[in-house]
Amino acid sequence: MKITFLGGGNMAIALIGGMIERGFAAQDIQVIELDADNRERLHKRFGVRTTGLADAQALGCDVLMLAVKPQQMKAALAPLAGVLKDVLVISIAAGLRLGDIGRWLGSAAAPYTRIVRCMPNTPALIGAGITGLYADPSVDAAGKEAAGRILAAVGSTVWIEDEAQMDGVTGVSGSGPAYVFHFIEALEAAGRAQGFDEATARKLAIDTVLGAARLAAGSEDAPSVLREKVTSKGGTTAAALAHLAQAGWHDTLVAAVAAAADRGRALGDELGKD
Ligand SMILES: NC(=O)C1=CN([C@@H]2O[C@H](COP(=O)(O)OP(=O)(O)OC[C@H]3O[C@@H](n4cnc5c(N)ncnc54)[C@H](O)[C@@H]3O)[C@@H](O)[C@H]2O)C=CC1
Ligand SMILES: O=C(O)[C@@H]1CCC=N1
Repeated sequence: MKITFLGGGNMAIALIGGMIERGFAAQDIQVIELDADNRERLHKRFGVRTTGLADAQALGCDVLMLAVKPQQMKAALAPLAGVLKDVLVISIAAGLRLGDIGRWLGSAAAPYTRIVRCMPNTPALIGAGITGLYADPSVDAAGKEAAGRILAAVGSTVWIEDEAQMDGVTGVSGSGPAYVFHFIEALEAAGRAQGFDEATARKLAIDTVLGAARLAAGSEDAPSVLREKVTSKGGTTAAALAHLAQAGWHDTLVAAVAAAADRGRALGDELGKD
């Protein structure tokens, strides 16, 4: 399976790194990337072919991964309008809807439809991503299987039945690593405030998140039950959790995810107007 990335930034690096780590051959991967420094970095790091132009070799692929920013997509697809035939297109762009991408790749009268919209996240780089996928109803079983196989190489996958819910996936897991890193930053700062040096505070914070996530992933208990098992009556955890509850921490996170999902919808509305 020959795969070409359109856009070779942060997320393309995470996906390509994870794919190569899991046995995809570098010679089957190409990247169309405008920035010459990025091209050189990608070639040096992964040994993949890079090009500044969507040339015939790059477009002679089985799968085209759209990995430019949502705001860059329409311009990036303009040279491809009417060019693709049987290529499976996979978009990772937040917010952008299949109908709009299809129109840009084809025309309003005859939109391109062999498209899967997905939302991965950056832990893909170490094979620990989670990706939500939604396929245009016209994509056949082989196309869905190919998209699922690519994203499964970099972590777990979940198929979504309703395209509108892709913005929810973006809010929870696409942007999610940033919330977790922010949590780690705060826990590290808390450790520093308790007098630990930076390295010790960081290790205490990261290993706590890692251990708790692994425990939650492997346990039959719900996270709430695991939380209760840490929380002794009248003990230290109860004191901390009472503080978090008073600060509205749980509701703040729920509202933050809703803000991310809303932003995804707004991007789709704004950019899909053209
Ligand atoms: N960063 C993340 O955690 C995630 C990002 N996404 C989505 O992935 C997409 C890419 O995001 P990032 O990698 O973070 O952005 P980025 O800005 O790091 O990468 C985009 C790359 O596309 C290149 N580019 C722009 N226009 C181009 C064109 N016409 N032809 C070829 N290359 C072009 C840029 O030079 C840049 O290297 C976005 O649509 C975003 O919504 C999805 C899931 C997670
Ligand atoms: O911040 C963003 O818009 C992208 C989509 C999900 C993660 N990063």
